[in-house]
Amino acid sequence: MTETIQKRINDSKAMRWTALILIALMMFFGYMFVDVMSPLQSLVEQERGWSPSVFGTYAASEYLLNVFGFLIIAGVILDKCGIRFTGELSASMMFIGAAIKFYAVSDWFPGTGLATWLDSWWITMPASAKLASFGFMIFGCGCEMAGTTVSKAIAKWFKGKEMALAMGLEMAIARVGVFAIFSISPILAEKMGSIAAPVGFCTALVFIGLITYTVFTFMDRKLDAQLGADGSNETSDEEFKVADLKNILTSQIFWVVALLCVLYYSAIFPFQRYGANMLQCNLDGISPAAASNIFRWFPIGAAVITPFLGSFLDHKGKGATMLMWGAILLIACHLIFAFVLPATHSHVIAYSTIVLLGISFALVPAALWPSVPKIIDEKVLGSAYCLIFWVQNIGLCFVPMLIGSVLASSNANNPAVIAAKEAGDEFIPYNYTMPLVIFACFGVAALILAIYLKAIDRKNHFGLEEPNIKA
Ligand SMILES: C[C@H](N)C(=O)N[C@@H](CCCCN)C(=O)O
Repeated sequence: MTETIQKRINDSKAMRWTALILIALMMFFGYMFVDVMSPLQSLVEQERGWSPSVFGTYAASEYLLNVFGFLIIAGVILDKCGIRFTGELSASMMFIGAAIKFYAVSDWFPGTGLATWLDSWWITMPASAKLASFGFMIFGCGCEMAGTTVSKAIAKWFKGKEMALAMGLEMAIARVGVFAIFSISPILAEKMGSIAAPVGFCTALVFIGLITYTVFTFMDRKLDAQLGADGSNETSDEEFKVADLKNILTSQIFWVVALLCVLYYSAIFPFQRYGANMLQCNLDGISPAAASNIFRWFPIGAAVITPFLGSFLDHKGKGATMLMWGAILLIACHLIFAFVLPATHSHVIAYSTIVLLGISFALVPAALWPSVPKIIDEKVLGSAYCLIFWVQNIGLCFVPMLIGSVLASSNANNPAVIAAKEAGDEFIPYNYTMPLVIFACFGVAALILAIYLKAIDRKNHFGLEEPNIKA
């Protein structure tokens, strides 16, 4: 008797890579929206009166609801309702949040009753900033929930296949989005004569992301029909129970990964905010544009390398070792920025350290996210990703504030800073040594956790050093 083996939709290379492109587009547009206002800080100050501290409050609002528990609920929704519902919900929240923020910075908002009321309390925060922060908070919930949904979707579609390459490509595409918006946003704002133009443009793109994810859900429905699942919990036969969260939270390896994640990313994303200014301060006050030109090689370098490292992980493994090397490079780079760059003012050292940091930013994400399905039961994978994001978001919300205050206090008696402020100079030559040493310390703690992770993997055989594709 001949046995016919039923081919599934994700067994077709073309179909699973099409699925990846559709979900990655949602994240590409999402990451563009996250940073659409980042290069417009001074313009927003001129047009809407947002001071640097108002801008800081607005930036932190992205993570606020997530930190106060939304991501925990998101994990339960993801594991209970599945990737289709949760993806659609997150994409819709991203769009609604984006639309609110667009309205807040548009010319239609000032003079309305809502604007008058919002201006009547907490007067240091303009009405436009309050409403934009509210929108960004809703967007941030959607975007982080989408990030975890996408990881779970890739784990489902690429299980036993090129999973790490797919996750690497998804992150690479998202990083290209950041690079693209840093270039496009100032041009759009200048050509259209308003900050609302790039925000409106990205809001439209976020809507397109909702459409591309909707197309993916039809493909995923087909995969579920082939898997014989009912569509509510697509990847597991067993029903998810909220009590399962206890198993994650009491798992030692979960905490090692979550802490490694928060420590590593706290030395990356908050550094990204200050990186260009740090280069300016250490390279004899080069222009902000010249500093950005050097700094943009960081995300773009990571974007180029991440898929290759993902492919390496699929075929050769060595995930825990990659995490260790990523942390070592991170420490080395922050120490070079802290001590070597101020002493040499060398552009060559600046460029090569940025490239090295880009390699680190490829090594860790490429190894970290595909390792989670190896250590966590599939039926609680969504919750595990969300809980890791939750711990990470706490760091991303508070570390920028810590760095900002350390930068201010460590420069309080800096004569060059005092003189520049007294002269009313636009450029303040801060000394970044202390913040950079703090970033390096995060790297040291991440390295210790990576070494420990490798040791417990060797003892308990989680397979972190194993390839995803078995020959
Ligand atoms: C900021 C966000 N929580 C995050 O950690 N992003 C990661 C990618 C996570 C996996 C996405 N499917 C990043 O490296 O950008």
